[in-house]
Amino acid sequence: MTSHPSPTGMPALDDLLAGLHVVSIPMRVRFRGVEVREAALLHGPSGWGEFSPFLEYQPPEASRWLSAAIEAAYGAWPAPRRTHVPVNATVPAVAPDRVPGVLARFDGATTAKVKVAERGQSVQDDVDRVAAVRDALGPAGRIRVDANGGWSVQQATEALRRLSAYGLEYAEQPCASVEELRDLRVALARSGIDVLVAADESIRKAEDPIRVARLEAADLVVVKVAPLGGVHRALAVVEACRLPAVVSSALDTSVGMSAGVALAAALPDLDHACGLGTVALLEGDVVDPPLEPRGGVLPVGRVQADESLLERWAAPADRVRWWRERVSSCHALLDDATVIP
Ligand SMILES: O=C(O)CCC(=O)c1ccccc1C(=O)O
Ligand SMILES: [Mg+2]
Repeated sequence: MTSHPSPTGMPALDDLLAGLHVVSIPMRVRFRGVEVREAALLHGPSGWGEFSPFLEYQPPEASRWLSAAIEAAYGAWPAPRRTHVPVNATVPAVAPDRVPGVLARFDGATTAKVKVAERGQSVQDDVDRVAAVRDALGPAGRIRVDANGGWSVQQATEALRRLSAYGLEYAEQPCASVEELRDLRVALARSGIDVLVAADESIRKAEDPIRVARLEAADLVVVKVAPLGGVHRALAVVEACRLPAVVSSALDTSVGMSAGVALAAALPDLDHACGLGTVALLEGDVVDPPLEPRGGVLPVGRVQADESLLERWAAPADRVRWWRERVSSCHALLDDATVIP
């Protein structure tokens, strides 16, 4: 496998490509416009890693996802502090009558994250969806909403005024920019709307992921392993932010999910369910059994991709070529210093 080892530990491109499998898995429910999820799985001396940046991401951003995959396949993850990690159900921007069916896929989850501010939908659609989730979970359930930056400060204030009637744990990325998040926190406090603000895109897509904390623009941070470049780097971001953290995923297969679980397991404090249950939104997976929640939790540990499942979900030849080229352009952007502990 390591025929051309680099002196500093960065695997050679040929080695990455030799251990590469590309899969294409339909989603059960359309999510952030994605109907088929493509992923490249890497096999290295430490095990399996996942490289699955969304298709529109360009190499500078996608190369961080490659660092995370290389850490998983060639490096080591930090020591776990727990054996299981609590996860939330993730509810896409579906009609209210589909809510019970979606929630049923997340066995034992008592926290749900609900997508809101979907393009083409209204605040009333969000209210109806959140009401259906509250109905299904009962008064003890926890509900958070995720707007993916879809609201202005004023829209967020109005929407959260209405949605807060259902009891919200927090609102994830209600507005797009760090400045807006900061202004929204002030506006919510002035209006007596008691909703915490969590930053997601402002962490994972930012040049400077710590800025959100410096500007006091969020009460919590959402951290994802792949866009931050690996478990160690994500852990360092959380430490630098000094805010409560929630680990989430990116519609990964169970291989990518296991890296998120490793991060959640390594955090000094974990007071929130993590967005690591989304394998349940995929029609298939590359690990048997899949890393899906049972009793509201996931087990901590490595997973193995299954040869027959890689075969079952193998992407068509033109897509395999596209992904191999993508790995190559991203690999070219990584310097040896960026690699593995
Ligand atoms: O956090 C969760 O519950 C699941 C993951 C999730 O919502 C997500 C998945 C893919 C891309 C973006 C997001 C997001 O948090 O915005
Ligand atoms: Mg989010």
